[in-house]
Amino acid sequence: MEGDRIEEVTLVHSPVDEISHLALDIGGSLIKMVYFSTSREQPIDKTQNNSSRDSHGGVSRGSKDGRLLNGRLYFLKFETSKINECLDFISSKQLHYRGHQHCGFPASDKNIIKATGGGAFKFADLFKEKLGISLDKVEEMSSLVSGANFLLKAVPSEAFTYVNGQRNYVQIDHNDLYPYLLVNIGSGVSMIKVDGDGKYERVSGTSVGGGTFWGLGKLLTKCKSFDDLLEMSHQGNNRVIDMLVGDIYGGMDYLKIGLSSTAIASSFGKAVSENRELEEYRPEDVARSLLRMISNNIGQIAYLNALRFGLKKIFFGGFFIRGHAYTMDTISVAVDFWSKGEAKAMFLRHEGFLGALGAFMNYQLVEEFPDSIRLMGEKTRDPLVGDLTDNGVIECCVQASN
Ligand SMILES: Nc1ncnc2c1ncn2[C@@H]1O[C@H](COP(=O)(O)OP(=O)(O)OP(=O)(O)O)[C@@H](O)[C@H]1O
Ligand SMILES: CC(C)(CO)[C@@H](O)C(=O)NCCC(=O)O
Repeated sequence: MEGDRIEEVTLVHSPVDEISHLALDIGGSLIKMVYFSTSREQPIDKTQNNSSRDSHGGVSRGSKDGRLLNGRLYFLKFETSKINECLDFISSKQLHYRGHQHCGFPASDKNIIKATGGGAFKFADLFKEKLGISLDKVEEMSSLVSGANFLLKAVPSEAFTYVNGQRNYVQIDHNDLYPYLLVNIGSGVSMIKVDGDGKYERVSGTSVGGGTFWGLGKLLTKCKSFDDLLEMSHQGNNRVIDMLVGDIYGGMDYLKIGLSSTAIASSFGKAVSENRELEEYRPEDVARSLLRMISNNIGQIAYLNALRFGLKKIFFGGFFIRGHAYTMDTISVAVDFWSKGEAKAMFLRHEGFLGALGAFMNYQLVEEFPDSIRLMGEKTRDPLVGDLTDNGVIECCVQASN
């Protein structure tokens, strides 16, 4: 577990915080958790002349559509294989009890929490037995889509391209967002054509995804954590193991079919002829080749699906990416190469939390106001550095109907 990180985040809590609306995305590798909390310690924004404290301390402002509440959205993750740590966390913070009737939200049933991902089925009995919690299941693809639509519409500077080591933030035109392809790279990969709010179709998928990178990487490099594997890949050189076009063509390009001498002709192909044992390769180089192989493959399949449906925008999410430069660069180059510059790979700052946010959005509080939660991380920090590739917390404003 990322226990130390979780403590960092939870220390931000004060004992008098009002917590409400916990949502979970229980995936094959990771459990993602999102919950909202208002804080009594929170300073009132004096510039808002119609502000007032609600009875629970969160700032609330009346509006003709409902109530605006300032607070924090907390984002945490746990390893699914250590689900007990997640259960202990919920139990120790009493996340399933606290604040359900508070914060000015419509009351939600005590001990029922929204949950998506396969684990909402697999672990339903465990949640019931250990915590007395019933999981209200939200369909996984629909959660990913509502999470992505919400982020793209409500969060400024959410999406960015990654070209030549440079992030370029994309202004989303709300009237020109659809259709797009959402590629969620979790343990496995889902590719979803999104045509509007609640309008989507899962058009493809591949089992060669984040779980493959982490699983093969663990076996081949003996590294102990995903972050170590990523760090290793950063230090490595894939040319040691990958067979390049130049290796086959005597150092020459094969421009007739658009391949430079440095293009990979065969991932891991050099390992065949060299007769070296695994131990004779640097783990860094192995990690690099592996990351390149998987990112390239996903980029290529994504492009083919975009082509299939004439989609120009491809958004990549899921915790495989982790804001990692080399991963994003490889995916971007693959999409650019195959589409001859026609399609664009874009990444999301809250990449890993689409499903959990989607499940959170499923609470009735946002039913009438689908775009009404505004994440305002920029109030407290530079939005351009405020990625959520790990646990984190962001200031936000929630509109609740009551
Ligand atoms: N700390 C971590 N521990 C394990 N995997 C991690 C970690 N950080 C990033 N990853 C990567 O993220 C992937 C899981 O991503 P994500 O949480 O989006 O999917 P998931 O919901 O678990 O999977 P699925 O949707 O297929 O059930 C892992 O397979 C791994 O590649
Ligand atoms: C099975 C899910 C949807 C579970 O999240 C995911 O792991 C996935 O999309 N896997 C790829 C399966 C396939 O389409 O081949």
